[in-house]
Amino acid sequence: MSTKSIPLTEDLSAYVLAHGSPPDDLVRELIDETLSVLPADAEMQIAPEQAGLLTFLTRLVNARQAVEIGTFTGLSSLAIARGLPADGHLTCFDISEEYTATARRYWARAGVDDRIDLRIGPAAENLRSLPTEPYLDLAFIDADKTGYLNYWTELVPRMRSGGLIVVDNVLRVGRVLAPKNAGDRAIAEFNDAVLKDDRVDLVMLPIADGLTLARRR
Ligand SMILES: C[S@@+](CC[C@H](N)C(=O)[O-])C[C@H]1O[C@@H](n2cnc3c(N)ncnc32)[C@H](O)[C@@H]1O
Repeated sequence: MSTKSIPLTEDLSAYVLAHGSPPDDLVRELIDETLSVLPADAEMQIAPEQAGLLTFLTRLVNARQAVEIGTFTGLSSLAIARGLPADGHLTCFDISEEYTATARRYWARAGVDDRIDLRIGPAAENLRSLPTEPYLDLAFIDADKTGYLNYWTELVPRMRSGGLIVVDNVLRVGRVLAPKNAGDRAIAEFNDAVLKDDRVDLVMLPIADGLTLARRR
């Protein structure tokens, strides 16, 4: 099979970034603050082009009800919340009060805090408290990698037909081809398992560290 995707040099990557709708000042500030206050953890934040894509996808599926697993300082949740209508709702799951305190500040500044409900604690347990009917339009998975399959199991039955699950870090910087740690193995297993799930249509995008889009049939 031929390879149609081209490798991105730094210049080309900058060109790609410069040719999508640019991040606004608030998003830039959140990225800068995360880098300066949490330099060791800032790499956990999604890429700015992924934030743009999340807002785009949220609008594309006309999402009103969304879930995010893995909030950190709030970039992905801000992106999803901004794509929701004023009466839309996003439930966020994270284990860290410290990280998410920053997220709360930026949600308020963006004027979307009234549509976000943050639940602190292990997502696997907290997800089970969500309604069990298929009511979700969009879900984003970006927390501990060994939990992904659990999150998938809880989320798929809750997605409405046509709803979208977006999964981050599915390439593990390329290590899915030769896993080196528990997180890599968990993602390699996750990628193989969801491929066999006939409840969804799948596309894996080589954006940032790899993003899987799963549309509920
Ligand atoms: C990769 S970061 C999320 C980045 C975020 N999506 C963003 O855009 O900045 C992963 C987050 O998952 C959280 N996390 C780790 N294990 C978790 C668990 N078992 N349940 C819920 N959240 C968890 C961490 O506290 C961290 O904030």
